[in-house]
Amino acid sequence: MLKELLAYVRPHRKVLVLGGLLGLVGSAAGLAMPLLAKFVVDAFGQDRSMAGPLLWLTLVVVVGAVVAAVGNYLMERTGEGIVLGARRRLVDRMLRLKVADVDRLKPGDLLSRVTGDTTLLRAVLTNGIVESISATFMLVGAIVMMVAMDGVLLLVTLLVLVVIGGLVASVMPKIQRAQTQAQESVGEMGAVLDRALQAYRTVKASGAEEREIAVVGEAAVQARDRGLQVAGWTSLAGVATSVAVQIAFLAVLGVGGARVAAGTLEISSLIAFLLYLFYLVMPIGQLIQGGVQLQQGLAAMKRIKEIEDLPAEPVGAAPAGSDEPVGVTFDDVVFRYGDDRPVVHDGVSFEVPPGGLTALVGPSGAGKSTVFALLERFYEHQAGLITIGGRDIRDWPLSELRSTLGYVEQDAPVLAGTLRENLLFAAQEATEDELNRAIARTRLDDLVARLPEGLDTAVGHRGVLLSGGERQRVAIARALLRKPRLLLLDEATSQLDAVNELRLREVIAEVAAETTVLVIAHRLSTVTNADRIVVMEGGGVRAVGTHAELVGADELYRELAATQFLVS
Ligand SMILES: Nc1ncnc2c1ncn2[C@@H]1O[C@H](COP(=O)(O)OP(=O)(O)OP(=O)(O)O)[C@@H](O)[C@H]1O
Repeated sequence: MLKELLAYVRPHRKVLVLGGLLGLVGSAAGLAMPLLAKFVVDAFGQDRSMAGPLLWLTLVVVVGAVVAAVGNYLMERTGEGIVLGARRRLVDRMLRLKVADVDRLKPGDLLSRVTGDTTLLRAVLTNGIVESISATFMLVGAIVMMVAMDGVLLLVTLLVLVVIGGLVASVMPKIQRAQTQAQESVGEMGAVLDRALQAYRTVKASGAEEREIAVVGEAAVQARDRGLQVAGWTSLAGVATSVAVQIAFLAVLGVGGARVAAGTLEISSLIAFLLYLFYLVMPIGQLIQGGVQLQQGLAAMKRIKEIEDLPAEPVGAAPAGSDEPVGVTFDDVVFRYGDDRPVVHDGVSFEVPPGGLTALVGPSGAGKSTVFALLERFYEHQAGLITIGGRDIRDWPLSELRSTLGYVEQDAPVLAGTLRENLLFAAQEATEDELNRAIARTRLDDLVARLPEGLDTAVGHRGVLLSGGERQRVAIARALLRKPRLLLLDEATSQLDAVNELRLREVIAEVAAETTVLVIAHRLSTVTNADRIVVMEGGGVRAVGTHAELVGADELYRELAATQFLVS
């Protein structure tokens, strides 16, 4: 862990050393000031001109201040640089994670790792390190001076120091544990807040504001309590140190006094020794502070590493291949979402030839959306064979596989930004011509004409300024601009009005004339138009055929058609 922590500092070590040195020069200038002030006073007393000493004093003050300021700036700059590096690395990994891993994690907690935990690295890696090093120097320096003065007294002092060291060392793991928990609590608070904000309308409509406020408040209280634990242990370490120094003082006074009385020690040495003893207090305090900061840094590091150690997917721009439609086969596919989860696909087999419209239907929970998740390789199937274009999907390079597919989720997310950004999201290099064609095909031209700034109108957070039907068509246009060889369309279950439904049907039929379209259908209009329908139930495929065939041959389909498709 410590090594990982230092890895963040390595790129900045030169600036950090320079900043530390400048800080030392600043302090030295500060130390020189009393001496120069003495010269000024001397000059005053001896009736000499004060101009020279005053000039020197001014110069030292100004230079000292400037040097200290530059040193401080460099240190802060390094801190920002370290935080930037940590954030970049973490965000980079976060966006390359597997869908399966992200599904397990809480978005609010992930957010707090990028914003909060990276900030904590800053203190430990800049001030923490520099101050600990200078404190160590001071400590060693003082001890060396004490050795020179009296070995016996030093022995007494060291004995007490070892006791403090042991005490503080035993408290540090407790501080670290409490600190880790405190940071986890902050993450948990982010997660519950995120939950409330994501479902804001539902929270309002359910009159659940106060309950959610209480839940987030409780998480905040827990973060406070754990922060208090850290504060408690830290204070204990501080008190132990100061008591120990007092005891050392008394011990040295006792032993030293006896030795002075016996004539084996000069009284002036005893006084100097006692002064040095107090000189130890500051660096010890700084070291303890550095230790606490180190625990914070380690706890933050742990939370950052938890994400960075998750496997990343090889992502990136895929080569533009052919745009011929591809077929799909599922051959005895077995899949479950996790070892402790029920089997979702228990030997699913079906075949979709290239081109045309294929509808997946079946009761809720039959595993239809899961078919798409497997095709996109968001999850890996455990057994059986899935091919796209006759090639095992495990043999496709991931980015190439995904660039072959167009994917429209059920909730058809529209991202914050302009309409144009949303349309070009999956195909940055699409031309203006292609963009206009996609808009026309998805019947979005009316919308564009109506919007105050046309394509450059912002659509609001999660596209809230668009209607459900518009959002869906924006998502389809976005997928089409990718020129998919296979379009996966998870039809929204929300009701569309007659006009929107007609438009959607036309769009799907047009697209199916050019490419393979696999649609999870919730509407009769979609199924009756389909070239083939795959009926899924209870982890398998029950029947395949056209609407007319299935109505005659399959009982479940007849039932579904009679109820589900006609009513939704
Ligand atoms: N990410 C996931 N992690 C764990 N289980 C999941 C996940 N997604 C779906 N499931 C489970 O897998 C089963 C099949 O879900 P799937 O979404 O494929 O069904 P569906 O046929 O598309 O249903 P619907 O028509 O209601 O959307 C369900 O029991 C669901 O609880």
